[in-house]
Amino acid sequence: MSSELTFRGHEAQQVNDEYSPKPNKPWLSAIRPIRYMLREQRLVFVLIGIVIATLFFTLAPSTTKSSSSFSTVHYDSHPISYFENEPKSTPYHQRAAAVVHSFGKIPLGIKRKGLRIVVTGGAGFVGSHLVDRLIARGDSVIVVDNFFTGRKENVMHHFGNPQFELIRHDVVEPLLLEVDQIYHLACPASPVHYKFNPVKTIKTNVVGTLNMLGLAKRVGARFLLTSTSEVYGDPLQHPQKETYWGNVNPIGVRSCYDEGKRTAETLTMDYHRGAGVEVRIARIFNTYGPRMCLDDGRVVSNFVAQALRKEPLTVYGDGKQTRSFQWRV
Ligand SMILES: O=c1ccn([C@@H]2O[C@H](COP(=O)(O)OP(=O)(O)O[C@H]3OC[C@@H](O)[C@H](O)[C@H]3O)[C@@H](O)[C@H]2O)c(=O)[nH]1
Repeated sequence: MSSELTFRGHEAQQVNDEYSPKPNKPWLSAIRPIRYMLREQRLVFVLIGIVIATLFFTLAPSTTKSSSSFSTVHYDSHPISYFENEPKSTPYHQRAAAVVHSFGKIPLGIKRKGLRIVVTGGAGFVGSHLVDRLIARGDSVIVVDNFFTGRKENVMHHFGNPQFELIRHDVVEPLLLEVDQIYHLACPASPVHYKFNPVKTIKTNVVGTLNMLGLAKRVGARFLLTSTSEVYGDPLQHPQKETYWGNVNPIGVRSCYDEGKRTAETLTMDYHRGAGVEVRIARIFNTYGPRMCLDDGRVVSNFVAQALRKEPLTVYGDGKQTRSFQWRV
């Protein structure tokens, strides 16, 4: 038996290494995730997840709303109550942010829009009580005072409140502020004080009122002048009606105040008639109450101070004078 080596190299070998890609099926890649979703009710779970997330994001903010320390319902009556449940150390800008945050949640129409108000003489006895009321009802107040008879202590409890600003300024000098309303109270009211520098008193009433009326006209603000029962002078009618024009001595020791306030009233009405400024005039009678200076010089504080010191009460003249008194808080 012979063995035979046979060369088979020349034989064509069956070569099968040619690349043959699978036929392209684009619809298959699109259908694959759908088939995946449909398998084992995955789609149902996805839908349930979407519903739960939607419910959470819809309801979660309103839950936070009612559980926060937010007492915006007190906004009109007591804005400070926003911060009642907050630690006292919370910086004001953070508390202010809380207020802004809270405001966004009040349905439109419920909240009263706060006004920007300037109160001249706002650090005084009457002015500071007015400032308290305005801030309590939600307005932003700028107090302008030269501290001749006003005192910082009367408004110190508002320091740090973003609704409150204090400017040391004499209304005899012009001032430009963007405000909605002007309450013009700046002027010493006690006879002792306004007689101290009569020229300054009449200047305050005339030039000061002119400046504030000019401001009211310029910015379109409503203007209130606090006038006085003294515009009736030594009245011949009792009690005095608003229609009564008074009986005023133009050259007496009280004239700086009486005539000053009468001129202030005249200017107020002329700005109203001539420039269309919306105005109010309040003729305030003899006031007394908390924050009145002990050395105010008016009859009530004099009598109280004398009684406390167990001194005799000083009655000027024949003691037959009559006055209308107003308790101011
Ligand atoms: O110690 C006193 C102080 C005052 N009086 C008398 O009490 C009366 C009231 O005097 P006041 O000093 O309290 O002040 P008046 O009432 O004259 O004016 C005051 O009240 C009205 C406001 O409009 C004025 O702004 C304010 O000056 C006066 O007749 C005065 O002579 C006293 O008898 N004793």
